[in-house]
Amino acid sequence: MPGEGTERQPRLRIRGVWKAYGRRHVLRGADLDVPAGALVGVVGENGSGKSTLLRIAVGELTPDTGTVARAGAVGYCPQRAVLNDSFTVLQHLRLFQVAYRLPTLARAHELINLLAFAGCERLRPGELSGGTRQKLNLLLALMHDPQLLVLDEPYQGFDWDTHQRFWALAAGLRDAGRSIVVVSHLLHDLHHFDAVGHLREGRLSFEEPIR
Ligand SMILES: Nc1ncnc2c1ncn2[C@@H]1O[C@H](COP(=O)(O)OP(=O)(O)OP(=O)(O)O)[C@@H](O)[C@H]1O
Repeated sequence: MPGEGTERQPRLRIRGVWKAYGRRHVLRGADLDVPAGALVGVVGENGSGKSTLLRIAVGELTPDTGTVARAGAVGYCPQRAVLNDSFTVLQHLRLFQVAYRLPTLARAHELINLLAFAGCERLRPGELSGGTRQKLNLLLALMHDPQLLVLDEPYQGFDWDTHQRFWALAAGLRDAGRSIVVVSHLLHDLHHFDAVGHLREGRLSFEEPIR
């Protein structure tokens, strides 16, 4: 299991989590450790329970049994962007600035430049392309520089250049000690991870421990 046998304390520890929707048992004893300074991938077939696991990881869903322990601030990028079309991009940033109690939007502006997303501040989500909406979704998860990042297919709709920028950003955050877990579908992205957990029959298995 990743994290065991290392000195790094996990920022996220999931133990023995079970979750059913009605009679459908999606998670059946899933375990996951994400230590500081680790970039961990979660892969699996459609419907294998990846989003369910991440929603449980951030506390949006309650497991039927099992435990979840988190340390530090959490940034969650859900699979489907939760944006409000009454607000412009800038108003979203202001809203989250208040929620996160940030003195400035300095980090948000850095991320806007990093994700090549400048010039959209006065637009509403409905006026943005799908990829640009996703950039906003990701930015809202990262703008408070959380210690634990939980990202559910964060690069859906990104063009190749932005896709590469995302991975450079993730690697930089990992190297700065953040803990990152990413749901991915893309085989050519697996080499970015320190460890890849395969979700099969409701359990996560790691072929190799975290590097
Ligand atoms: N709120 C819900 N109510 C009932 N069933 C649900 C609910 N959410 C998810 N499911 C079911 O649980 C299973 C796992 O869903 P989940 O979204 O976690 O899978 P996933 O691995 O993230 O899928 P994908 O790769 O398609 O995003 C699916 O069969 C799904 O239909």
